[in-house]
Amino acid sequence: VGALDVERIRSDFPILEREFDDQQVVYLDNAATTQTPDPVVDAMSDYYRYTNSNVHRGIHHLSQEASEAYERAHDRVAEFIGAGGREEVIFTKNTTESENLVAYSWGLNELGPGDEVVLTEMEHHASLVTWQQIANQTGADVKYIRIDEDGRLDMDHARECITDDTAILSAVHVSNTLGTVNPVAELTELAHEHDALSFIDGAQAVPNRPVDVEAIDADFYAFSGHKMAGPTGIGVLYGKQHLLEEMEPYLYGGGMIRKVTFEDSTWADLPWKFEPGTPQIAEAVGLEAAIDYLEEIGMERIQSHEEELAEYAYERLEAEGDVEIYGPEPGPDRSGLVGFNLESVHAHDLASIMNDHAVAIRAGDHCTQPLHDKLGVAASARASFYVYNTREEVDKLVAAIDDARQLFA
Ligand SMILES: Cc1ncc(COP(=O)(O)O)c(CN[C@@H]2CONC2=O)c1O
Repeated sequence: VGALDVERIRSDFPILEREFDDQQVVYLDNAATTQTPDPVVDAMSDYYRYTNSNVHRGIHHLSQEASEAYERAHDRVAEFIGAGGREEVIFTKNTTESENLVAYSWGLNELGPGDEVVLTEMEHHASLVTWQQIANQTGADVKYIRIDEDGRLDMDHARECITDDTAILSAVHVSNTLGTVNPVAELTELAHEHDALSFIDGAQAVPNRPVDVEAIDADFYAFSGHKMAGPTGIGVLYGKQHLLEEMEPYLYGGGMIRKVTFEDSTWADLPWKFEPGTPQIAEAVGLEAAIDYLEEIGMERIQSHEEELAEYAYERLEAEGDVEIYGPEPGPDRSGLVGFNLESVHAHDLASIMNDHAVAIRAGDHCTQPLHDKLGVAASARASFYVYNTREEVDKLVAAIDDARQLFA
């Protein structure tokens, strides 16, 4: 697919010119949030400058324009992920809220004693805690598909876990801690063989690779704008239309109704039924601009770039001899991040020394505490890459690690 032009891309991100103690920042914390390119910032600024108005089609030009921009952003997202149309694209605050929407709107009404919710051991808290709590509230049981020593899902165990008692499977597409790419189409097929629903958490996948929700055949698919060069405050829940039609909203108010009387109310058409109140309009404009930006680069090109950086980082860290790397070896099963620990240095201390070198990585549990318990560590360090990162930045990461080793030797 050809290499992406990193230097030209970097010129769209002035934040990457920032210096701390005369050292240019090396931003390797993209799984936490990505940076925002000028075209996205400009699109949102221009919205506020020239189009700002409330939506739901007020009877004036500005409201018409704002409404069209907000509705069009749903169409753009549908096109980007291969959804059937705007009716299958709900705007939420983030991936976490997308998980909660289905857990409250579908889970509370459909789950009961005897039903099973199947998760994986590598789930982010957005999925794990949400479904764990809904199962507790409804008397349903939770089962976890095991991971093997390489951080891949044990698919034999998946076939054991997913049975006719399974009501829903909620699985992460790409682990934000291990980098593991899960076989989500195969998992979805397993769920469907047992008449169970499949909810795929795509927060670490949509920004980094082509995603076609209809090819995966997921019933629900969630992701966040801030992890894909877009703004915070906007996420997406994709849902198959027939399911969303059947689901009752769990957040009420204006904009999501059709008719209200003192006695009762009826609901608006999809997707508006699940979007109460004044929505995040500028963020929707920003999300559309982010999709345009990423697609101009090319999702296959982005995936290749990240996998090459992850492979280079993996090899350099492995060559250090005292770095434990979590997750699969470089290849199709590993996305653009590396989670690791340095034998002699706690992850938090390591990140602090990285920071002395203006190298921004994440250290902690990455909202996957049960996974860290399974790994036998309280915390891990994580370097995660995006379209503007370079091999030279990986070299700076490794040089800073060498410095940390000296300090703690
Ligand atoms: C796989 C995965 N699922 C869900 C979420 C939750 O997304 P929101 O916070 O947008 O709801 C994240 C966020 N990644 C986190 C955010 O900070 N560090 C991380 O690794 C994630 O990586």
